[in-house]
Amino acid sequence: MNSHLQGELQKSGYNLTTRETDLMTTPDIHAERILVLDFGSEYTQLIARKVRSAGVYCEVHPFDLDEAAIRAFNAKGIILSCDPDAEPLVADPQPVAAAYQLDVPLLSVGYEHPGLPAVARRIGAYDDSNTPALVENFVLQDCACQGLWTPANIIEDAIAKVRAQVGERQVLLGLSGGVDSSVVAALLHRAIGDQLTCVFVDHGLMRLHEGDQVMRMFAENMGVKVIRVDAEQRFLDLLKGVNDPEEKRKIIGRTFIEVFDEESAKLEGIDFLAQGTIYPDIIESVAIKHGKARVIKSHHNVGGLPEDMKFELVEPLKELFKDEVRKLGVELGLPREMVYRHPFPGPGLGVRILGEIRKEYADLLRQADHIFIEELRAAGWYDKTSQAFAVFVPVRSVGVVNDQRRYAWVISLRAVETIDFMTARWAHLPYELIEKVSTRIITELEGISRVVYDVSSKPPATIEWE
Ligand SMILES: Nc1ncnc2c1ncn2[C@@H]1O[C@H](COP(=O)(O)OP(=O)(O)OP(=O)(O)O)[C@@H](O)[C@H]1O
Repeated sequence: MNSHLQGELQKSGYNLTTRETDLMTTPDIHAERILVLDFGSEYTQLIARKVRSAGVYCEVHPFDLDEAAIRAFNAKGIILSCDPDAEPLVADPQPVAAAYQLDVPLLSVGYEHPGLPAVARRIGAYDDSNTPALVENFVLQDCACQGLWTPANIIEDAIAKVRAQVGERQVLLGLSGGVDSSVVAALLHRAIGDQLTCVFVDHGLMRLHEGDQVMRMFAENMGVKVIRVDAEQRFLDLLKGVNDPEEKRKIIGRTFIEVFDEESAKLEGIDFLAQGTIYPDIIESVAIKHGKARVIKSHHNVGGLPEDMKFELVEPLKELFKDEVRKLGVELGLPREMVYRHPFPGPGLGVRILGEIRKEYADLLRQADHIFIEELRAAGWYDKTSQAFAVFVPVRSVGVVNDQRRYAWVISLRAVETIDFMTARWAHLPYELIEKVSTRIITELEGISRVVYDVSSKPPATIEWE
């Protein structure tokens, strides 16, 4: 609502609540919208992200979205995202015909649809170097969108929605220190302040100083209510003697849920559970629907929270891609190093200690990993790799350090470059950098006698070792 109208309302004695003002002053960032119809192209999400980064809201739907839904979407423009190498998936061209009949600009990426009308434009495969610019041009010029979809506006919109949903009630959030839950915490804190309580479960498989950093950042600096649960011993006891990777994951996932449940049961008057669900988690995949999805290892989720929890969900990031979540994080004042941190698996170091997990191994691995990441950052390689970490290999190897024979453990360094984590190439780090890291690890950590570098790409190797 414009400030004039607001002023008039106030003069006439109508005092708006904060919630009403929020809802009315936030620009409608969903008003301009692009519909992306996915014909099974692997570039669909890249195209959608390009539309978003041009400042325009868009949604991805399967190509066979029904006609009524296409009309109801009320798009300013439609993008058909096709796979140039595959037979077109259009079994029934009717829905696309509906898209053609609408009086809005159409853009077909990757495939020439039969009977493409004059209103439509066709461009080549998405990986042509000029395609991203064409997508942006299509959205801003052909569809005449203004670009309201900006981090600042998204935050305003999310805050207004959260306030409207939650009112005066209380929200619980599992804070892992990862990007998604951290951004949710910062956003909800801004929206509802003390009505947010976070529970951070320290399972003892975090990186060096990670638990303290989470507490410093959220509890001390930002004043967020965070309950830290030190559950290291409990996890270690349950993991004792367990070697099988799947079994380890299950124990960690199950125990996480138990601990989280126990903590939340101690809190009173909580009605909502916040989650860092993001848009790629909920996009209905054409590739999967048509059995074309590549088979990948089950995701390293800590297990997620049980569905029968009595809470209503608050999911303020569910419209956003990961890169948008990061931009929001920076806009909300979270430090860049945290927001642009490499992904970290839910079971933490548990999947980077091969076989049985012991505290002694976790402590060595934490130190080795810290040295590796510190040197990567110092050499300017951290942002050039997508994921980098150390792995504890429980094999003893002979070494001689300071004239002393040492029979100690092996650390493997792993660094990969990837766009989508579906495939990845081992990072070609400079030898000097690997040498420096190796020397530091072997001289600084008594329990390590040998460092190796993992030169396996994905596929066939996975990024994590377990
Ligand atoms: N150690 C933990 N303590 C509290 N909550 C956690 C912890 N680990 C995970 N969670 C919760 O479970 C959710 C899913 O965990 P998962 O490991 O799949 O992380 P994610 O989806 O990458 O999110 P994030 O970036 O927040 O870690 C997290 O977003 C968080 O809310």
